[in-house]
Amino acid sequence: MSRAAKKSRRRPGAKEAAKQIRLVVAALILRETETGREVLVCQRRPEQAMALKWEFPGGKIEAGESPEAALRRELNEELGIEAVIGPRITRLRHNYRNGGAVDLQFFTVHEFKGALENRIFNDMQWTLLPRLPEFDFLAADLSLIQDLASGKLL
Ligand SMILES: Nc1nc2c([nH]c(=O)n2[C@@H]2O[C@H](COP(=O)(O)OP(=O)(O)OP(=O)(O)O)[C@@H](O)[C@H]2O)c(=O)[nH]1
Repeated sequence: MSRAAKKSRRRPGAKEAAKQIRLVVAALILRETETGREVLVCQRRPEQAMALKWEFPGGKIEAGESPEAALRRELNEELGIEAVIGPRITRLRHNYRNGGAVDLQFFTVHEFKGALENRIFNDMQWTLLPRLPEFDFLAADLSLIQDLASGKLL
């Protein structure tokens, strides 16, 4: 076998694997209050990559899962709720500086069963949409944060 053929049959190494796109789903869990509409934001733990950054709850889609099923599973694992997944409001791609890429789909959640419980985050807070830019969000989320804060989405 030629060297080129051997190379093309090689299994992906760590470098290639790191460049694979991670398919991720996340939730905008919303509630109406007297002062306006609020969304739930969550902070990553100090020992995680991108430590202490804020994000929306969610995670990676597993093989064979629909985005909605993945999000229901993640919200159950992370927050202990049974969520009703609403419409998808946006999808975006981001290339992180370390070479990793994410494909993010965001869904709204207006209804869930069970009491919200912080099972994995450093912190979790409800915030009014215009105050979202006060949180130090993951880079991939920044355009969405601007759109939500300015009332362009939702
Ligand atoms: N849940 C969530 N993940 C996000 C958001 N924005 C964003 O870039 N991500 C990225 O999407 C991936 C979600 O993966 P995950 O929740 O299953 O696992 P993780 O944070 O431990 O990351 P890792 O397993 O890739 O190291 C992470 O790499 C995270 O940085 C967001 O708003 N919510």
